[in-house]
Formats: sequence, C-alpha cells, structure tokens
Amino acid sequence: MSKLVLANEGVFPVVNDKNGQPIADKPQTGLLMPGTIQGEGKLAGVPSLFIRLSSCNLRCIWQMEDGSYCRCDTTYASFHPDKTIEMEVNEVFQWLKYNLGTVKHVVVTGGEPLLQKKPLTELCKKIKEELNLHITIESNGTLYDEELAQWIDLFSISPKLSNSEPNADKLASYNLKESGPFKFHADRRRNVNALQAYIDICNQSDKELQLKFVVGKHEDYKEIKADYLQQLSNYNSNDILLMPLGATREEIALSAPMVLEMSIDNGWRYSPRVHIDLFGSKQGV
Ligand SMILES: Nc1nc2[nH]cc(C(=O)O)c2c(=O)[nH]1
Ligand code: SF4
Ligand SMILES: [Mg+2]
Repeated sequence: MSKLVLANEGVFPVVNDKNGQPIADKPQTGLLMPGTIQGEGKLAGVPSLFIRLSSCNLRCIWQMEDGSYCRCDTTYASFHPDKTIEMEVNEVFQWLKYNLGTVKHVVVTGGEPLLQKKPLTELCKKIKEELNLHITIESNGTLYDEELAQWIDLFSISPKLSNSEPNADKLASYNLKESGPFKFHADRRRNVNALQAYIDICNQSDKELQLKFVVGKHEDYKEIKADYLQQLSNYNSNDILLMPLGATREEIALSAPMVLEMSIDNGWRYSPRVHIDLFGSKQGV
C-alpha cells in the first residue's frame, strides 16, 4: 500500500488514534465526541469526518471590497506545509474507522487532494467498499482523474477567479516571493476541460456536483459567467454556488451581503461557512 501526506490536522475531529486508543487532547470543536458538520455547500449541516491532505498547486490571495487582502484559510496545507503526517493508506483508513461513531459522511479536503490521486484512490475505494460511506471531495477543479472519480459521491469544486491571483502587492504584504506555485497560479487556476469532465460524469451517473465560487468583489459575477459558465455545457444551475470570501466571522460578515445579493440576482445558490460561525477560525473543526 502507498502513503498519503496529510496536513497537520490529519483526520478530524477525532477522539481516538489510528490504533483505536483514546487521545489526550479533546477535539477542537469543544465537543466530547468525534465528528463535526460539513460547514459549506449543499451538505452544510451534515455530520461528517474530514481528512485534510497536504500541498496545493495554487496560492490564493484575494482582495476584499474594502481593499484588504485575504489569503487561503489553510496555508498550513498549501503555502507552507508544516507538521505534515505521512501515513499508509491503511492507517488513515483505521484512524477514520475508529472515530466514525454514527457518522456516514467523509470529506476529503486540502490543499488540493488530487495531487495525491493514486493513494487517495486506494483510500476512497477502501472507504466505499468496506464502510460504504458517502464521500465528498473538496477540490480547486484544476485536475480531474477518472479512476478516483469512480469512488466519489459529491464533487465539491471551487474554481478560482482572477481575484485569487497573488500579484506583486499582495505578495509584498505577506512578505512572500514570486517563486514556485505563486508564479504559476495564474496559468493553472482555470481548467475548463477538468470542470467539464466533472459535469459530464455527474450527468452520466448518480454522482453530484457543486461548483462553489468564492466571491470577494461585486464584479466577480461577470467572470463567473464569461470565463466559466459560458465555456461549459450541460451543467445544472442548481449546482452553481457562491460562498462569501473570508476566513473569519468578521471577514465573512463583510462580504456576505454582497454575495447574497449576487446569488439572488443570478439564481445561484448561496453557501454559508457554518463551521466558522459555530467554532471560529480554528484548525480541526
Ligand atoms: N466543518 C468544516 N466544513 C468544511 N467544509 C469545507 C472545509 C474545508 O476546509 O475544505 C471544511 C472544514 O475545514 N470544516
Ligand atoms: S486552492 Fe484552496 S487550498 Fe489551494 S491555495 Fe487556494 S484556497 Fe488554499
Ligand atoms: Mg477550505
């Protein structure tokens, strides 16, 4: 079996380790049980366990309406993978299994999970075959893999707009250099063929899709239409979601009214970030 590289939260929220032994720390949710709820998208509110994989091929830094910058809310899994956990697929499976309780939904997120498509396919196949759980994958939509897709129930795809590009001013404000993925973000962020593949597989099966756009500026709707929706075919407008930009309650409160208006105006769905309302901006919730 091959190995996965997990971000420092690994499988979360948990009360047991991969051997089924109780761990000393209680979950970041403050609850005395494993599991949280899916905070975003169509399944918001559904009890779930998360698996966060390390590394990303993008480097998102947005600008908010008030001019301030807001970067990726999981930099420990994207910009600077730190305290990562390398673990056999089997061990990740055990870790998940020993924390399930009555939870039936697993969410694989990152970083960008498709960067580890081979071991991730092994893990998802095992979760499906042995536990028959519902699997959501949270991805930036720059990559698609037919083999992995077989094992996924909900593709939660978050395509990135030009407002996410890390330009010189943004980089300077975070003391970052224009190297590595920062340099490639603009070229990589939009892959219409991959998005079409997600739409097509969902139309040919009972798998589900949500295209969840993070919106920080009023003019973003034009780009969603011209650079994405007009380039795609056979998608369902119920699958288009807008989520307010922001990693904290305060940032979300700032962008939410504008995003709400844009959703109603265009007939798109609004996605909350319930876990931030409930738990604040914490890792592992
Ligand atoms: N509760 C909860 N819901 C989430 N939905 C998407 C998440 C993510 O970080 O991808 C996330 C997360 O980290 N926690
Ligand atoms: S694609 Fe997602 S994980 Fe990667 S840098 Fe952007 S917000 Fe972070
Ligand atoms: Mg996220």
